[in-house]
Amino acid sequence: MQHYTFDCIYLQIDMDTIEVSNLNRQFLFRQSHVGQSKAKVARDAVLRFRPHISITPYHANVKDSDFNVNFFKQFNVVLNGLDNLDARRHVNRLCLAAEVPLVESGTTGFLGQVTVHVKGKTECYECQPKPAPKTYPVCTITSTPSKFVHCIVWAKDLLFAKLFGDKNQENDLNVRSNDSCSSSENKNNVFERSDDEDWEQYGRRIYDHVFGYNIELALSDEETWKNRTKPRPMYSRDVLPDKMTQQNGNADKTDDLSPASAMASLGLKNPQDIWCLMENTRVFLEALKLFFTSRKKEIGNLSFDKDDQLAVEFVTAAANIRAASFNIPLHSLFEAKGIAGNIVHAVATTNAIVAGLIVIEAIKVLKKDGCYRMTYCLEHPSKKMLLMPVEPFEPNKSCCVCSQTPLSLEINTHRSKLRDFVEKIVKAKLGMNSPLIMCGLALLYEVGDDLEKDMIENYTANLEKVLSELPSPVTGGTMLTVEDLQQEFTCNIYIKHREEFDEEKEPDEMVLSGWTQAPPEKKDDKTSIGNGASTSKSLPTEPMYAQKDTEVKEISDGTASPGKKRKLPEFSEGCTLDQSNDADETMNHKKIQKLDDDDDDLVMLDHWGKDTCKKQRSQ
Ligand SMILES: Nc1ncnc2c1ncn2[C@@H]1O[C@H](COP(=O)(O)OP(=O)(O)OP(=O)(O)O)[C@@H](O)[C@H]1O
Ligand SMILES: [Zn+2]
Repeated sequence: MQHYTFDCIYLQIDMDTIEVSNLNRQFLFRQSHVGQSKAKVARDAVLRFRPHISITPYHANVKDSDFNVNFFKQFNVVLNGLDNLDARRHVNRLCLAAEVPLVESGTTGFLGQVTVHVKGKTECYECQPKPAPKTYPVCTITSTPSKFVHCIVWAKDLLFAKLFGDKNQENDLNVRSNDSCSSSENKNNVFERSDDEDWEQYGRRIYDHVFGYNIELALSDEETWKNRTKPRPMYSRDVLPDKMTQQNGNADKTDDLSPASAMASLGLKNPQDIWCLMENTRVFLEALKLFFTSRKKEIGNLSFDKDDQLAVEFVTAAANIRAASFNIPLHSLFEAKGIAGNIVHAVATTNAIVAGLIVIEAIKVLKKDGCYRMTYCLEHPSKKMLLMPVEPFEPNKSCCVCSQTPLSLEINTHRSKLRDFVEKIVKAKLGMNSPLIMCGLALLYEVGDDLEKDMIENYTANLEKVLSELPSPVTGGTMLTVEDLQQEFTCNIYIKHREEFDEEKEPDEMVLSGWTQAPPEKKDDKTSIGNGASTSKSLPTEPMYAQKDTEVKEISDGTASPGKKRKLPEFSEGCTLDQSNDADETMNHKKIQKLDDDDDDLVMLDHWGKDTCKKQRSQ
């Protein structure tokens, strides 16, 4: 985040240090900077070509309480280059409270966007509810996978979690782990290793249980397979008859100095190779053994991490064995890692384009130009354009952040605890960090450093109570007030009691509503842009250049999580930058010139220049 004024004082906040993987696109950093603070190195690099400006770097989390509304009030504009929704929402709220314009940005691979948010004039960053990360129905993951991603989700969220994560966490693999109707499954818990088993025997038993016995059990439900290809049960003795140690002399050696890797101990080198079923089986058994021998201390606390090589090896192998069983094509470790970690490889060009667009919008804010554009980088040209400027939307009147519209929450007030409400609604959905919850005048919950001991005990006890049994009972018809003092954000939530929820569609047993898409609005004769995230909304006017159904993915967390799709109604009109501040805005609107249709290269619009429009070619 940076601050820019014409007398050139910048502040930048970043909590990260420089990694090797940043160097391909974060041009201010060099190999020698790896490990150092991004904010500090960026400051030094900029000072080398602008020695007379003042820059204050903060190597800190932007959510720290020091960065409060008063801190934000110093600035003329805030530029966001964050990679997660949480921090973005936080900055949005502080900018609204401090009434400072926000230039927000994001990239994912070839996609990118820059949007401008000015309180009262344009929508805020949260006017459009952000999409939840893609989830899959439990039964698809546990019983009827049809894509490789289903096998990956099974391998990392169920099997990996079951073997190496918190044993007390509910896990759908529990369902069948206690079953004792198979000859090999007459123990209480098949996931427990018995004293007389070596690691390979244990690994093979897990293998046979999850890839063999569980599949046979699933096959017995004939109804499921009427219109589906039946999976094939897999047993390790059929795939790998010999003991690993006989085939692979060094399988028992673990080198404590180098991080454990099943690929390394099995001599598998290329992560882009697709392993055969036997190789996957060997990696599965070896990775399992390595976790229990060289990573013993972490067992019970592990969750899948894309940067943990052994975890990626285990998940790749397990997903591939399951894929083979369900007739789904196998994938390389490189591909599996990308899917499991939601990785979209960063493209330097996209980042550079987006950085340039951020500066252009920031200059407009500083000049009080008023002619802001949200610009989207498209993956495929639409009418030969890869950059699509759109006039900003008006604030969404039902946005609970900038319009403070009350929300309503359907919840079972006899079953859900205050803790569920705090975690799943207040923190996860509303993005509050330090919430305070009130029911009328009664304070039910509060977070803060200066709380008395008895208050903390009180609130902790409240967290474990169901809503209807709180000191001030929360039932159908109650209006709760939720507030975050740091963000200066208050939200009223109307409670509706509901008995039953759909397990698949509403697993949280809570439905928050009221924060809806704004209907399409017509803004004079100017570009009229529907605010709907729905891809099915019809558009009010014919596009000049963009196709009606052009879909734009808005990147909300800088990862590959699916972005919101919006239809672009049409190109917005261009405008000049060098207009006087108070000139009639509409006078300065110029139509973007039609671009040369014969030109197939990357086309960039310079729609602020006097020449109305230029185009540039990519190399
Ligand atoms: N709460 C926060 N406070 C301060 N900086 C943050 C916060 N959240 C994210 N950031 C910063 O946002 C930046 C996002 O940039 P980007 O995604 O390009 O870099 P990266 O995370 O280093 O890259 P990669 O995703 O490849 O590891 C990071 O430098 C990160 O430190
Ligand atoms: Zn809003």
